[in-house]
Amino acid sequence: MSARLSVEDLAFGYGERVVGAGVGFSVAAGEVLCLLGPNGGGKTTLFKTLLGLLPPRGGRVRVDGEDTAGWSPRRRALAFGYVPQAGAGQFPFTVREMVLMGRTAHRGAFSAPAASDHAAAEAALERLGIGHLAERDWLRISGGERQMALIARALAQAPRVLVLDEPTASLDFGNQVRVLEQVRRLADGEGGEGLTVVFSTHHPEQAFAIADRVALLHGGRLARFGTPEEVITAAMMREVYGTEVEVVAVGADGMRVCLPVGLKRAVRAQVR
Ligand SMILES: Nc1ncnc2c1ncn2[C@@H]1O[C@H](COP(=O)(O)OP(=O)(O)OP(=O)(O)O)[C@@H](O)[C@H]1O
Repeated sequence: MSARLSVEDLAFGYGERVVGAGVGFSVAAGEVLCLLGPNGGGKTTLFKTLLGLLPPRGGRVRVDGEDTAGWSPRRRALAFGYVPQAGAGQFPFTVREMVLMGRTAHRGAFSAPAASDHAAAEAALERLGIGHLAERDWLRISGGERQMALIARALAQAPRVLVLDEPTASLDFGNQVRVLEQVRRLADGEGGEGLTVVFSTHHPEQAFAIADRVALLHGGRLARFGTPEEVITAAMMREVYGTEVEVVAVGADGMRVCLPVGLKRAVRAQVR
């Protein structure tokens, strides 16, 4: 069951420190929103505020029109799946146990997992193609394998809105493509109802590849919101990142990519 996520005039930050304000957007069920913006721009802080891990400093977060302000942690866990930025964490569990933890909100922390919880965990492991890692120790797998397992955990949770913070950051090229395909499929639904997906990345190509909408967070403001083609332009990349790029359409389906202008020449000149 997916949901519309709406953010209204949201202000967010830590203690006295305001990171962003006046942020508003809406994502429909079955859509993918890509959050772009420079390092330290506030993407993770915005995500934590959406999820209720940080209290909003102003404004509202709504799921299907309902203000989430008074929601219990369990209610939030049933609505939102979260894949945080990859970190090892100190969990002495197997990958299967970690994925099964995604089911906690469905059964309560102190009751044993039911057959349906085990089935959801197995299905998520298979869907991400990591069934072979199920018995491996969480502390002894690679960063990329851990990232895939965190996505499986969020899937096992069966959320309505899935929030992924730089989900491809530590992945090799093949796994990046597989994760992006998977994220798009989750939004499309494939037989079932599609999820509402929000993800952040530093790679504009990923927005062109799978996003319906792009939100650009810059200087604590929502600087742009629109389709990838509307938001990701040479002028925007110059203004926000201070880089000259050419936005070109490539391949049979004309997907756009950002090519840095004169990068090879500049690097050669530096090396000399
Ligand atoms: N726990 C914290 N307490 C206080 N300030 C913080 C905390 N975590 C991050 N910040 C600050 O908040 C601002 C936004 O950080 P945030 O992690 O949200 O940015 P980001 O866009 O996710 O960055 P990146 O792309 O580098 O991951 C930064 O200036 C950062 O230094």
